[in-house]
Amino acid sequence: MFCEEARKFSFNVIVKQVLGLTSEEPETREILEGLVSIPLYIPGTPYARAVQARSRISSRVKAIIEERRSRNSRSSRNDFLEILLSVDTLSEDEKVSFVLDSLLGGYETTSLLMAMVVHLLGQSPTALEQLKLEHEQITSLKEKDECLNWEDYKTMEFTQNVISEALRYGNIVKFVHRKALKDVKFRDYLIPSGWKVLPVFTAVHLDSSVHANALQFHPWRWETQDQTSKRFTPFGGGSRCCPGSELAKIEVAFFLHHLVQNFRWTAEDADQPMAYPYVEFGKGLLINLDRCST
Ligand code: HEM
Repeated sequence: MFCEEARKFSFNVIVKQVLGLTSEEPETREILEGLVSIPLYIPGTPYARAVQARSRISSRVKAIIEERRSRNSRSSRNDFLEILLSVDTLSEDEKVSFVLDSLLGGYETTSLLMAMVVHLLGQSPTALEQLKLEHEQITSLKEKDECLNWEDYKTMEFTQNVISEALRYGNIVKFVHRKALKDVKFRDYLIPSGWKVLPVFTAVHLDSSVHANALQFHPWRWETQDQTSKRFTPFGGGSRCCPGSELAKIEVAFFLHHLVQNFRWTAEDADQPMAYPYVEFGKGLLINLDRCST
């Protein structure tokens, strides 16, 4: 079941990036379980366990911070927490909250994007072939077992087009919440102070007057279309724009580098992504995976 594997993968990456921890920690496991939950506080439900797990993880993060401070070390650690600790303008609670938000925000969304890309590429052999060529070209310029780096990522132009197209077409996050803090005049409309506004990205991303043939998965459109335009906002916008957008894209790009060169897959069931309202694959995207012959 691809979705399940992708979740493990993206969770392991984010826990490592943010805290330098492995997923074997019991607290991270509990959060992982609790994330698949309903937004009601009923004792004993996954959500209740998630709330408890969040509070335990909070304590755990605080303990890690204390431990790092007490070592008073100029540690050679290279994780997000280390950078956060060097910032003087945030309180301790804000730092802990930032860590938790990154863990939670960086897990389900990225794994879903991964599943979306695998699903869409499975239906687009031409895109898959072009992707494979791009990654073979990168591999041919590297030493055996040499890791990918930022320079390699920048050369992955078609890969980035595929990812953008999966974000546009797949709409991992369909809308965001905003609240008018004062009266806002927008064109002929007045949004009174206190009103909630829900910008629905899907409506723009799937509008053919904005994106030609919007209901087709067509990564090549991004060869000429601007990926930074306000007509394409998979990571939101403004001051609350997603801070993990590059991490998510790199994660998927590097994952694809290994996948397309080594494996071929077919979907076992016609499993379409549906929004309930969060996008998911009803059957978890069952795929048959075969290693490519070299
Ligand atoms: C495909 C992957 C992802 C998608 C589609 C996505 C999308 C979004 C969107 C739409 C928002 C709301 C932005 C707004 O209100 O304007 C957001 C916020 C956020 N995301 Fe992501 N995200 C992804 C991956 C990540 C990752 C990997 C991280 C972790 C580093 C992350 C951390 C956050 C955080 C902390 C916020 C809250 C920012 C704030 O309120 O200031 N996200 N994301």
